[in-house]
Amino acid sequence: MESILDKIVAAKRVEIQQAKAENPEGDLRGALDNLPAARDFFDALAADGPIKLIAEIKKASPSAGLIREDFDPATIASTYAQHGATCLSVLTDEQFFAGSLENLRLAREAVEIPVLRKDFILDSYQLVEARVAGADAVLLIAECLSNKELKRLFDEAIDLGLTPLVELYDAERLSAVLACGARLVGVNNRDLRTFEVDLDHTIRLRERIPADCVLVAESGVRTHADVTRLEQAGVNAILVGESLMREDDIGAAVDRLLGRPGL
Ligand SMILES: O=C(O)c1ccccc1NCC(=O)[C@H](O)[C@H](O)COP(=O)(O)O
Repeated sequence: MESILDKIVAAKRVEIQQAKAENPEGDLRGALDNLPAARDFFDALAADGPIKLIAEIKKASPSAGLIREDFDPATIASTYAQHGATCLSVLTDEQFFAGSLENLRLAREAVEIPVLRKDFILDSYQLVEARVAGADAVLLIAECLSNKELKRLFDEAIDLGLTPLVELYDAERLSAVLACGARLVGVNNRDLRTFEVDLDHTIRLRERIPADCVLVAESGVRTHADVTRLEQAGVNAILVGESLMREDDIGAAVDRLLGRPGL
C-alpha cells in the first residue's frame, strides 16, 4: 500500500516540474548573486550549554490536520526567538502542510537566528529555491533519497552555503547518512509511513551516532520531562512543532518545554 511519504514524494516531483516550468533554474540561480551569507545553523546547535531547541513553524500536517488557525509566521518566529529557540524550522510544503517559501522569508526576516527549510528535498532546484528564499539550512530525508542522490544533494547544499540536516528513521539508513559526510544528524521519532511516534527511537540510536555529530531528536516532543530524558541520553537538540503550535501562548509553552519559566 502507498504510504503518506510515497504520496508526498510523488506530489513533490510534479510540483518541482511545475516550478521549473514557471521559473527556470537558470533564472533562479541568477538570484544567488549578491545574497548575504547564510547564518551558521550547525555552530548554533553545536555550542556548549543545555539542549538546543529548533522551533518549528507548522500550520498543518498529514497526521494532525489543521494545527493552528491563528497563523502569522513572522510573529511566531519572533516569539520563538524571544523565548530561547536556537534555530527555526519552517515547513514550506504547501499541499500537505499548508506551508510556503513565503512563510520562510517572513519568518527569517523577523529574527536573527538561523532558519531551516523543512520540506521534501528531491532536486537541486529546491536547494536553490531555499537559499534564494533566505534559508540557512535544509532538511535531507534519507528515506526519500538513494545513497547517490543523498550524497549529491548534500554536497550541493554545502556548495550553496546551506547546512544540511540529514534525517533518518530507519536504522539501516544510518550508514548512508554518515557516508555522505553528515555531522548534523536528525532522528525522526515519527515513522513517516505509519505516523507512529516513539521518543525512545532517538535514544536507542544514540550510541550508534559518532560523538562528533550533533544529534537532533525530531517529532513527538511534548513536555519538559521528554526534553530532560533526551538531554540525559546525550541528544544535542530537539525539533518541535505541533506541541508548541497548538498552544494559545506559544512563548509560555516554549518556557515550560525548556523548563525556563519566565525567561
Ligand atoms: O508531521 C507529520 O504528520 C508528518 C507526516 C509525514 C511526513 C512528515 C511529517 N512531519 C514532519 C516532521 O518531521 C515534523 O514536522 C517535525 O519533526 C516536528 O514534529 P512534531 O513536533 O511532532 O510536530
